[in-house]
Amino acid sequence: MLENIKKNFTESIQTKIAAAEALPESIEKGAKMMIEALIRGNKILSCGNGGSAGDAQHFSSELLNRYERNRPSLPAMALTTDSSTITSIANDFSYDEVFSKQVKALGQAGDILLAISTSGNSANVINAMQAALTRDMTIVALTGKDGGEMAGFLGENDVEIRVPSSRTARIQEVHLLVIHNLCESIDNALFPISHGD
Ligand SMILES: O=C(CO)[C@@H](O)[C@H](O)[C@H](O)[C@H](O)COP(=O)(O)O
Ligand SMILES: [Zn+2]
Repeated sequence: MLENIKKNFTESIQTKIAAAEALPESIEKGAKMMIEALIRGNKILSCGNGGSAGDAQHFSSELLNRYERNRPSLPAMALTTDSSTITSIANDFSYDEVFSKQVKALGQAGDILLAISTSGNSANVINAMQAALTRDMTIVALTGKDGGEMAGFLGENDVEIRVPSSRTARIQEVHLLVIHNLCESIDNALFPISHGD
């Protein structure tokens, strides 16, 4: 057991080293998209399943409340939290539509969808991306493995941030680092630290 635990730490560190080479430009593109959307008065919707649902909420809470320092609230909403909406859509229609129906109702032109899936193959996340495109939103996709079907849905105004790993847990560990980089970039751009802070 101890050997396996140590191996997981090593694997996670190595994945982050590989990601530090592969991802900064795409993270910067995603951050700029978000900063421009927030300056325009648009919002960011986020979604994902399982651990990625937690990541979607982690991101929205850091925009709505705070990341590392106090500043005005920013408009973001995780589509993973309203159990009445999610269970009724899954019950009456399909689990594949739990996010897309919310995007169709809440998404406005210029908004951003933060779509999170380690495999890139979660049907409800892919449907949310399709719904976002019909609303003239743009997409920041956090993926892993080979990008899955999600990779094929993205246009030049979107960005895919694909973690170079084939293991869901390792991919998720880097997704959280990506999310913190997005939050930090947004804060630094919109609320630069002034002298005396
Ligand atoms: O957190 C974990 C595994 O670390 C799981 O809950 C995992 O998120 C779930 O199996 C998801 O359904 C996987 O979906 P996806 O990342 O392929 O879109
Ligand atoms: Zn997990």
